[in-house]
Amino acid sequence: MSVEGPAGLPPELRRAGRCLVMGVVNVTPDSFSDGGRWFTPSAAVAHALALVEDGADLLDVGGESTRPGARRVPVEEERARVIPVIADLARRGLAVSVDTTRAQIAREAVDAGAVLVNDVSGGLADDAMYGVVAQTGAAYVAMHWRGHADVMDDLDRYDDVVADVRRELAERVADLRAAGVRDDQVVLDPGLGFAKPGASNWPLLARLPELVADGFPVLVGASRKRFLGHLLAGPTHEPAPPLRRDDATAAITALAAVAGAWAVRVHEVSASVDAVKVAAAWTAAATRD
Ligand SMILES: Nc1nc2ncc(COP(=O)(O)O)nc2c(=O)[nH]1
Repeated sequence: MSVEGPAGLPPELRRAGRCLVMGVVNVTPDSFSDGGRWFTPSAAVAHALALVEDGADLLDVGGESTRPGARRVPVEEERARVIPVIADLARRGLAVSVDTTRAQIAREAVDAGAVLVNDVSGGLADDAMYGVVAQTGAAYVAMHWRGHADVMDDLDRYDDVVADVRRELAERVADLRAAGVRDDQVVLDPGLGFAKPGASNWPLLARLPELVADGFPVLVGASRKRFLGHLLAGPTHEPAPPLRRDDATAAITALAAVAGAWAVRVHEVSASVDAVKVAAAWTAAATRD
């Protein structure tokens, strides 16, 4: 089952008829799994082009690590990291999103050619964000979030994590509508690993159809996250390191695609491109009379 993507995206992406693969381009020195590897604009662009070669449909360019405990990056630093990369990739005709919680950076990124604003805070970190999204008409990912990296792990209290996340995302949608953002601009994201350090992530994946049924495209970002490290821990109970989590990430891509996810956000693109193909063949066979 595939859903139409948000307005503002190129038609071939909006109506792809399959789960899209968003490649992660972290222009940061400290992201949890690939921090520092693409820290210069030229290295980040080269990495993004390699992800496109591997089949990425979208490139998500971020300049501020969101890993637990990360310190905030000044806006000038975030700007210097992401805008040159976004402008370069957009000039090449590539579909680019900006991973930021700052309205100013979102505006500048859209002006530089970004087609989607990927806001892990769902607008809670910057009151001006919804106005920028409304004015620009850009596609917008509202992710479920309860606080910045320095506090989020203490906010993992839910009665029913799926119901609670859906309710809190519905509150974001109401606020987006009140700010003049059209429903067809909006993508929702359960925010795996954000205020969900542990077992809370699995019900959100297992019950993904409930989020999909709310009627908005759903983006899933499980790639290399801590809960996968714990799942793959060895006999010493030491979590598997981030670079050992890509196979599990691809498995989640296949299951999320079958469950109706609009897109997945991953670091290792080619395995997820193959996983989406498996899911499409599987679903087609299951729905054939
Ligand atoms: N929409 C969305 N954006 C995100 N950005 C960063 C990270 C975590 O940081 P990383 O870039 O190091 O994986 N996770 C998400 C996510 O789950 N969803």
